[in-house]
Amino acid sequence: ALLPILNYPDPRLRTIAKPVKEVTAEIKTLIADMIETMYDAQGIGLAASQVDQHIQLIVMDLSEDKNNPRVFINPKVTPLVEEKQPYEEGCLSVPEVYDKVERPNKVRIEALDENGEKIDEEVEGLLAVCIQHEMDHLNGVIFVDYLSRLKQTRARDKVRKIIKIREKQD
Ligand SMILES: O=C(O)C[C@@H](Cc1ccccc1)C(=O)SCC(=O)c1ccccc1
Ligand SMILES: [Zn+2]
Repeated sequence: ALLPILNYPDPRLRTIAKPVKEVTAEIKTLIADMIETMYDAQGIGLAASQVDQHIQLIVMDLSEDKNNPRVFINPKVTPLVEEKQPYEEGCLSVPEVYDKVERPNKVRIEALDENGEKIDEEVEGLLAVCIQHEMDHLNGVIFVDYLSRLKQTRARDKVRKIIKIREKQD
């Protein structure tokens, strides 16, 4: 089922996500719903925090054909390089706002997959950028937090307008 995505600056987006103790049937349903919601919103990632479920769960799919969803449960990300590189990020919770954020572009991901199997990978490029962006969501951080106050104000105003337009369309 499609889930509503919280929009910036909704305070619920600032909630710290709790670890998943057991991958229950309910969580498997949430994973399926998050993947469906991510594709519908044309995203390449989605954190559970964005659909108001405050558990440490991320889904991502960077494939062309949108047919290779990845699931990361209780993820831990460790930078593998010192230097940071800028990348033009977006966010499904801050629609139509894109801006450069500097992040290490090679990281180690340790997590569990949807079957509770261990994941331990070194990734770089967009995958590294995206997983750090999603990890931020689980810690109540949104990419606009890295931008200037002026850009944050502009982002807030722009999201407010876009939501009004979307509500008229519905
Ligand atoms: O809000 C989210 O977490 C999803 C977000 C993930 C993300 C994309 C790009 C850089 C960092 C994090 C998105 O999917 S935004 C929409 C999108 O598909 C996209 C935007 C910019 C570059 C590449 C993809
Ligand atoms: Zn985001």
